[in-house]
Amino acid sequence: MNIAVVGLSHKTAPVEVREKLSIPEADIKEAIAHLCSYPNIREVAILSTCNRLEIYIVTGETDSGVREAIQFLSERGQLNVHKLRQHLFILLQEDAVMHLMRVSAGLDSLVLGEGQILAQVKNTHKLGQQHNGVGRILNRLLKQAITAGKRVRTETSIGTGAVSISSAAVELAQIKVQDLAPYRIAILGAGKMSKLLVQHLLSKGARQITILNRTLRRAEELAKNFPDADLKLHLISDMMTVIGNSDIVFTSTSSTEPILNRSKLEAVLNPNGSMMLIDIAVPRNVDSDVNTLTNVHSFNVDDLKAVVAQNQESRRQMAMEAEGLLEEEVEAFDVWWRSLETVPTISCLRDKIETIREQELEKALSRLGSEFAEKHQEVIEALTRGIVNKILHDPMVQLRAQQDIEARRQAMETLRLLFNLETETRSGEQYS
Ligand SMILES: NC(=O)c1ccc[n+]([C@@H]2O[C@H](COP(=O)([O-])OP(=O)(O)OC[C@H]3O[C@@H](n4cnc5c(N)ncnc54)[C@H](OP(=O)(O)O)[C@@H]3O)[C@@H](O)[C@H]2O)c1
Repeated sequence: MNIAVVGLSHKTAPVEVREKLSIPEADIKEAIAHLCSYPNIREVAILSTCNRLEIYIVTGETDSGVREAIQFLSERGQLNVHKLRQHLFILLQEDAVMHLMRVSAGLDSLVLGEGQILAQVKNTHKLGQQHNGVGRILNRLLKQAITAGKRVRTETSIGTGAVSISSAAVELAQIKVQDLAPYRIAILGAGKMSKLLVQHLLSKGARQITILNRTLRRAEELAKNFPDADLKLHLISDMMTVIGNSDIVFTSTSSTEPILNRSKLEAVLNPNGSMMLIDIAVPRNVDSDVNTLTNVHSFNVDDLKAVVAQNQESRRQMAMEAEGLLEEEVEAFDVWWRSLETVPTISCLRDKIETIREQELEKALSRLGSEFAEKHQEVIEALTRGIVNKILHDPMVQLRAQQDIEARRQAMETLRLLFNLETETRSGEQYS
């Protein structure tokens, strides 16, 4: 079995491409089922965030498995394979393992060290299990990556400063206007990112904030986190009235279609005024046709790269600390992975010894007579099992713990020879 990841991220694809391929949570079940229906894909986990779509697979035939994952992406994004390939990265085995560890730790994020990605990796694990995409290997890999993400955040200072896409978006607004206090600010959406937007806006001095959401309840819940702030709450149906009276608009809903476009804005914009739009959603909430409006300054997640580049330098040192720690987690996964090779030999040896035990027990019991057998069968059975388990214990532990590949293979070969075992050793069989 082999691990591979096929994906695209803010490093390889612009938001226009990422949004075509993003998979909302409601579609994950179907996507996993589709990927699992390909002949060479045994396990699947899908990580879909605003900055990346990554498909982790376990496959017996790497080339074919990867080709199948690309075909899936091409069909889903309605992009031809040639066009898609220029935005894709493909990583195999140790590189795929290390990549997931880095992603989980926030080292591959647009905002280095941001915390949201760890929750997203946990969600990938949960959904992968729930929809039967994640099997033994990806289960272990995702757990190890989550451990790595947690360790990096608790054992290094990378997560300090509460960085996120939202904080970068607020920073961008502040760079443009300096003092946020006099500006009327609207936020579309009341989810996790909107909450962070409010938090950072308030900490940067914003005073006039309106939140618009499909459901008022969620907006009220968000507002409860900021009891001292005078937040205005509206239903999204009031959107155009509120936006017409706003100077800065942040959009961060999970809508899969644009919510704002040129014609809607034209209807409410003051011809003598100007507006700043910062869209942190993927798929984007703001149609690109707003770029043709001269009095609207529109930004999307990719425009945040310039802002975060300034922060990046100071975080790079912390990221280096984290890399060492990730090496340990990759090594831990690798030890487990290599131990899988021993599984067929161990189970074959166990089966053989168990057959011998049962046969010899039966013979002994029949010689002892039915009266004795009925009375003492349990004790004799436990005795034989105990002897077998004790004898097998040390060789099994030693075999699994053997780190040197050649030494381990030699030990397995010796076991197979001495016990006359018939096992398959091809990599494709190693985790049955
Ligand atoms: N989470 C992250 O780390 C992260 C980072 C960067 C960017 N983003 C992007 O930011 C956006 C929001 O993410 P989130 O994590 O804050 O999501 P979330 O916590 O799930 O909240 C989703 C928000 O979107 C609203 N919404 C969903 N579908 C909608 C529709 N069709 N029309 C209008 N509103 C709709 C929801 O309204 P209700 O309350 O009425 O359901 C809710 O306010 C997404 O595009 C995401 O890709 C997320």
